[in-house]
Order: sequence, then C-alpha cells, then structure tokens
Amino acid sequence: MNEKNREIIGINGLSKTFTTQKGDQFLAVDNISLRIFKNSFTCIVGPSGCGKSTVLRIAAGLEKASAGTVHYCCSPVTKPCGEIGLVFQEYSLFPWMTVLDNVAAGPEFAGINKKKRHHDAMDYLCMVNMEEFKNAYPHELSGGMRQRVAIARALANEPDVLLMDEPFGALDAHTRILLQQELLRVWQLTRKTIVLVTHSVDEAVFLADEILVMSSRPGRIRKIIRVDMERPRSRANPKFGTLTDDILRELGNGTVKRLV
Ligand SMILES: Nc1ncnc2c1ncn2[C@@H]1O[C@H](COP(=O)(O)OP(=O)(O)OP(=O)(O)O)[C@@H](O)[C@H]1O
Repeated sequence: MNEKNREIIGINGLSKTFTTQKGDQFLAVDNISLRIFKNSFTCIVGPSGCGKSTVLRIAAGLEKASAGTVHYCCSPVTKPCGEIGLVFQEYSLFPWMTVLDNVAAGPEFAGINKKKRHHDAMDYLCMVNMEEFKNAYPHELSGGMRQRVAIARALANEPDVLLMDEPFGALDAHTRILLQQELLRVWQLTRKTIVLVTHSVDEAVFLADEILVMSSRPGRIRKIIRVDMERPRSRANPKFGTLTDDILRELGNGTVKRLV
C-alpha cells in the first residue's frame, strides 16, 4: 500500500483563531499539517493550552478551522461523522440509562433493532471487561469503569478512527495503567486508528507508534517522534526512560507531567 492509501486523516495548514471575551482575537493553533495512517496509534502531547483539544475537535468536525483543511479518507471533514468516534475525559455517559443501553445508544439512534444492538453492545462490553455491569447505572460505577463503558460506547458506533481527549486524565495512577493496557488490547483486536491527546509523556511512550509534540501557544507541531519499541513495552526498559526524558526536555518548561 502506498503512503497516500495508508493515510486516513490528513490535516493541511490548519489554523484556529478564537475571540476572547474582551473581543480580542488570538491565534490558538498555527498552520498545523500532519498525516495519520490507518491502524496507527498516535499520541499528541504539549503544554496546557497549546491547542491539542482544538485540533482534535476540528478533526472530529465539532469545530470549524479558521484556515486549512481536515480530510478523512480524502473527503473533507466539516461536521461530525460516524467514521470518527470520540472519547472525552469526562466519560459523557447518559446517567438515566443502564450500561448496556448507553453502549447501544448510538446504534439505536442509527435505527439498529434492539436484538442486534444489545448483542453487539454485549460484545463491546466483554471487550472492555464490563459485561457483568450491563444493568448498572453510571453513578454506580467507578471512574475507570465509566471510562471503559465510554470506550465500549464509542466502539459500538463502529468508527474507523477513535479520537480520545485525555481519556484517562481523571483516573488514579493504578487504574490509568490498567486502562492503558486495556486500550492497547482493544486497539490490537479491532485495528482501529487511534489519536489520543495526553498530558502524560509516559502514557504517550507506552501507547503510541508516533508522538506529536506541540509547542506552546500558538500550537504548532514541534516534533514528530516514532516510537520503535516492541509491545508490550516495559517502563523498566532504559529506552523507555531515555525517550520519555528526551520528550520532556523537548517540552522544556515542565508543564507536561511525568505521570503514569
Ligand atoms: N471556544 C473557545 N473560545 C475561546 N478560546 C478558546 C476556546 N476553546 C479553546 N480556547 C483557547 O484556545 C487555547 C487552546 O485550547 P485547547 O483546549 O485546545 O488547549 P489544550 O492544549 O487542549 O489544553 P489542555 O492541555 O489544558 O487541555 C486555550 O488558550 C484556550 O483557552
């Protein structure tokens, strides 16, 4: 397959200007161009406020670019579409629905019959080890469990690309490591294309094929780093530590935490 065929998301000359409450304009994202390849796992790291979420929201069609374009499989992305799924930090489950109904909500909206959507939802719940909790409500679950359900829900819409904005940011360190391992397993099983924004350089080195390092405002791509380490990756591997330190040095100002 040539490079053009492997490309699933193409971002060209993307800039975003916001208007402050005082009415001043500021450039949040400046002329970003990048390519995301099919089945790859990409992480975006950068200082707080550098525009990581903005890039993700524009790629999802939730926000308009001020300049530049985003393409999914060579078609322009101008509004949300089923091929691109999203998982946010704040779980965003429907509190009045059971776990099973939450996961089946997208297919229900798409008109899939109840038997099939519940059957498929159970498959995705099994994938994230949450099948036992199918009848529970979100308030009965821990943060890690809710995020597992949120991942199952995004997968149930059968997107090609999963955009994840700090999905583990609200979790404790131990749960975070468990969910990183689970996400890798799900990715290897489903071969989705994943783009994940994180504050944690450690998380990016553990997960990614490629790490995009952004500079502080206005956000630009400062460096693209390929992570040539076999999976499963060990944090005890000296290469892991060296790469983490290199990226932290690249970021320079200490605003990106060395979290696990
Ligand atoms: N709707 C908006 N209106 C005005 N300013 C905005 C809007 N959305 C984002 N911004 C500003 O744009 C800049 C980039 O925000 P964004 O949330 O993309 O950064 P980020 O890198 O994801 O930050 P963090 O890591 O802290 O979540 C910030 O200065 C933010 O305040």
